[in-house]
Amino acid sequence: MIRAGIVGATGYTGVELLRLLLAHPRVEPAVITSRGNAGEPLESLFPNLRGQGALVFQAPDADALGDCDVVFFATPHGVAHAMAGDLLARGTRVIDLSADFRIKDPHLWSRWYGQPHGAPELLDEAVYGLPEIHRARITQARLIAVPGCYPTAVTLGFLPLLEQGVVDPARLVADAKSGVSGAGRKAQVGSLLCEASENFKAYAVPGHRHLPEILQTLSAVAGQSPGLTFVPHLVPMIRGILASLYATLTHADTDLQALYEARYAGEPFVDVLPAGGHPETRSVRGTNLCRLAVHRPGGGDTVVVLSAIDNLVKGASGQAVQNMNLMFGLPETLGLESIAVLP
Ligand SMILES: NC(=O)C1=CN([C@@H]2O[C@H](COP(=O)(O)OP(=O)(O)OC[C@H]3O[C@@H](n4cnc5c(N)ncnc54)[C@H](OP(=O)(O)O)[C@@H]3O)[C@@H](O)[C@H]2O)C=CC1
Ligand SMILES: CC(=O)N[C@@H](CCC(=O)OP(=O)(O)O)C(=O)O
Repeated sequence: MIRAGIVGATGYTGVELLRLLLAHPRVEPAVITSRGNAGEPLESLFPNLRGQGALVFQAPDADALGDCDVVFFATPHGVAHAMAGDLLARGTRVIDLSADFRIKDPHLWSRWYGQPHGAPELLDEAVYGLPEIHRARITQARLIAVPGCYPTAVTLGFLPLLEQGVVDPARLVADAKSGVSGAGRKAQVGSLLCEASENFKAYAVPGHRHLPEILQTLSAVAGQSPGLTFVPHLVPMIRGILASLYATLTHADTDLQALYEARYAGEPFVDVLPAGGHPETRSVRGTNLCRLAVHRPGGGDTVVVLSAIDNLVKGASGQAVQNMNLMFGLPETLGLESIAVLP
């Protein structure tokens, strides 16, 4: 069994990860951390997980975590910077759900995250954990940077168009909507019921920290720096992201449906809907799937791609487990076979 530790197991991505790992046939969740709830049994915070073993939250401790085969960080930015190096030196693999190792340029990271980069020496070996692009490297990695939730939805949506060079990379638009769990479980006014329900708003239009992350990946795919307008929105639901993506077709004879079906034919967690489809957030809720549909309204030169994920699963914890499976030589889908929850 793989002994796993989760730093930040009281947060939304942390407890979702724990839920997945408890059901995983090859993993034993061994250490779950909380600073404020150390000593509390798991079920006292999460009664849905009652009966799943005798786990007790403990303070993040390098010795206990260093006994694990793999440690996941489901923590705010900066925590993995401080602890990952020590764990790697002890032979523990690290899968970071935060943004600490996603951006390869430490100066760029500092500008967007407002703090110095705490572990630039680890950036070279960190692998961006999007299996649909980096599967071979993930299998060899010791340190994974799990992509952000918006970047997962947006990148998988644009990928086939940019790989094949059939759209103008200078004119991409991503109009993305997220549920409130994307902001995490920590107390903040914007996540209160009276603020977030019965409301729909855009935010961070001048610049969101996911923009440089998306551009880093799309630049490598397109072979040039794309022009992307990224507008995130908060919608009054708990889970899910729907990204509506727009691009201008430069190769009018492209069979877009065939392009998407061929690109994702072997991908267990990307589901291209039949022509004319409209993916919904509820059709991926609780699953590790990204569901895509590609349209060309009126047969014109605008391509519309719709991309739906569960931000807590394919956007974070499920993708982390997918990476772990690859790193440990397990079937990529192990423990991730769940079917969407309705409603
Ligand atoms: N929510 C989402 O949809 C997504 C989130 N992410 C990223 O994943 C990470 C976790 O997000 P999320 O679960 O939403 O966040 P939450 O706010 O829900 O949880 C954060 C967790 O981190 C712990 N924590 C906070 N500070 C520290 C610290 N200094 N040292 C150790 N543990 C700490 C908290 O536990 P305690 O206070 O009990 O110690 C808590 O369990 C973030 O980096 C986020 O950006 C990525 C993709 C999607
Ligand atoms: C709805 C909401 O607030 N979403 C968050 C993004 C999710 C997240 O946690 O960001 P990382 O993927 O970088 O870790 C935000 O816009 O800041």
